Amino acid sequence: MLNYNAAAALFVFSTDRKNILKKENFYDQDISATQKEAFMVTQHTVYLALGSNLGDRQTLLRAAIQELQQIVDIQRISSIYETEPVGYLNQPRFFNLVCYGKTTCTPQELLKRAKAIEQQLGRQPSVRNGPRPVDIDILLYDTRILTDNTLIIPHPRMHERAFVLVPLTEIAPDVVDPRSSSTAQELLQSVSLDGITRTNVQL
Ligand SMILES: Nc1ncnc2c1ncn2[C@@H]1O[C@H](COP(=O)(O)OP(=O)(O)OP(=O)(O)O)[C@@H](O)[C@H]1O
Ligand SMILES: Nc1nc2c(c(=O)[nH]1)N=C(CO)CN2
Repeated sequence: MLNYNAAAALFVFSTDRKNILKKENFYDQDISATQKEAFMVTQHTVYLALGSNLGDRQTLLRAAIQELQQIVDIQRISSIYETEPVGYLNQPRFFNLVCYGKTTCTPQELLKRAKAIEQQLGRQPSVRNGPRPVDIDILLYDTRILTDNTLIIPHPRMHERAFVLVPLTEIAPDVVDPRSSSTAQELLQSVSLDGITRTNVQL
């Protein structure tokens, strides 16, 4: 691994001639804490599932993705699927999608930000599995297995939900659920695809 000086020197070398001259006076104290952090922060790969079944679902999912971009460098987004409600049946159909990207957030920070986005987009307290403008679930965080009072990763119900596994398999068929060691496409084989329709709705 490069030390700060070496990394910073490389950075300087890769820019213009004026900066190359600067290198001669380059000492450790020239690097701010922020620059050090920029060299050291770890990127984590996260998979998120989004759902919406209240209001203008397309606009709400678009807004949620835009907000998430502030904290996750989103690399891929699945199609939008229209899905029959699962769990609590007497509610409108959902739009569901899955995305993945890189973040420097810890799992708890990510959960906090996701919950804040849900609220910002109008989510009110409701029954479990009930209707909501936007729901954001953390499916996977690197290959971590984590269980605490407020957060379980991998998401404890992802393996049984076609509305998650279908879009997940579309964008990452080989991603592995570290709890079962099965890939997304393997998990998909164990669930019914009834009630899942791929749409042409664009974000
Ligand atoms: N992986 C996870 N992603 C998001 N929330 C989680 C996760 N694990 C645990 N939770 C907790 O679940 C709580 C309830 O979340 P939420 O209200 O979105 O549930 P739900 O959408 O009704 O049901 P489900 O969790 O089955 O999708 C959250 O406040 C959060 O603390
Ligand atoms: N089709 C569908 N059903 C659900 C969904 C969802 O996103 N899509 N979310 C739930 C609670 O998170 C409960 N039921």
